[in-house]
Amino acid sequence: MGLLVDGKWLDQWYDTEKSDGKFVRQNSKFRQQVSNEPGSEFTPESGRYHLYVSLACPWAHRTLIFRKLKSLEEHITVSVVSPDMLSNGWEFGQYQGATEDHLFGAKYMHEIYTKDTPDITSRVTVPVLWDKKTNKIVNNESSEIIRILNTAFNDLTGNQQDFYPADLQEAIDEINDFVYPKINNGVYRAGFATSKAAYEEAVVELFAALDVLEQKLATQRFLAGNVQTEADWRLFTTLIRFDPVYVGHFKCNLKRIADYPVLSAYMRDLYQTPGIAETVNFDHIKRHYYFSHDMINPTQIVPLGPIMDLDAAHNRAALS
Ligand SMILES: N[C@@H](CCC(=O)N[C@@H](CS)C(=O)NCC(=O)O)C(=O)O
Repeated sequence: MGLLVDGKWLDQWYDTEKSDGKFVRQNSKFRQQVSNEPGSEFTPESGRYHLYVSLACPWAHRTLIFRKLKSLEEHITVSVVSPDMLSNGWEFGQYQGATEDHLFGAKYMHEIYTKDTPDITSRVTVPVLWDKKTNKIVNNESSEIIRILNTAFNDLTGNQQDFYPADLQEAIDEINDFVYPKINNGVYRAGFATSKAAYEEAVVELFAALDVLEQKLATQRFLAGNVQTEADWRLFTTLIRFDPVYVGHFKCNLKRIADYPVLSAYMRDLYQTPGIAETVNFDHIKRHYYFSHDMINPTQIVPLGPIMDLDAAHNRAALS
């Protein structure tokens, strides 16, 4: 684990000393759009863009889900890093389910960042949306990449399904503003905390937020009402990792998702959406966290469980 400083890789863990033991996530650097607007550098074209992802990472997982839901598989290619993120950061390799770097044969993900900017100072995160035409990173912020995938390529694919429809945008933004800090990033705030106070604050907020959603989803099928939106998929990638990883590894253990009947069924409903199960790789998910964060789990032993039946009936169709 480390970062690039002036284009050189430095192996160092997050600095929580300056923030009373709190994990503070840094903002993503590349924030450009793909669009047909006049003057746009990045226009929607089949085969032009490439996604760099980890199957373990909840943020990257969002982009794989949108690639699937928006029929983009034949238009946007993908390279998958190994789940082991050690002293060289993300790397390509032999691990089952990972791939080589299909574009350059790079060994490490940090080489992709320095290809864009040789003297870059940045964390090296996934996902990355790469432009093969200009050899530039378009965007490395998952919440923006999924919006790009949601609309930019509609004319190419004919898939008009809208996960951020105009009439629900305000509601979706409000849900995201609740779910991101308390749940998506909340599990990391708990797991990467290096003080008891920072850990406890994050865990209490996390479970209070899950309790709120358990109530809300008892009477409606999805977060913004009766249609699936991006808010559901942003929550899903955290929920699906919760019992296998966050309960144990990140000490988010007041309850499991399995102890929330509504959230469990909601998670299965999303999981059973056509195409989604194949984007979920529990081997990469468990291996990444338990093996890579050796300051949290020095033995690097990956637990065997939990046993989950994600194909069980969700009985939520009647809510819509
Ligand atoms: N805000 C970014 C966060 C991406 C992110 O933090 N990804 C993690 C993997 S789960 C990563 O690559 N971490 C490496 C690091 O922080 O050095 C997004 O949503 O795309």
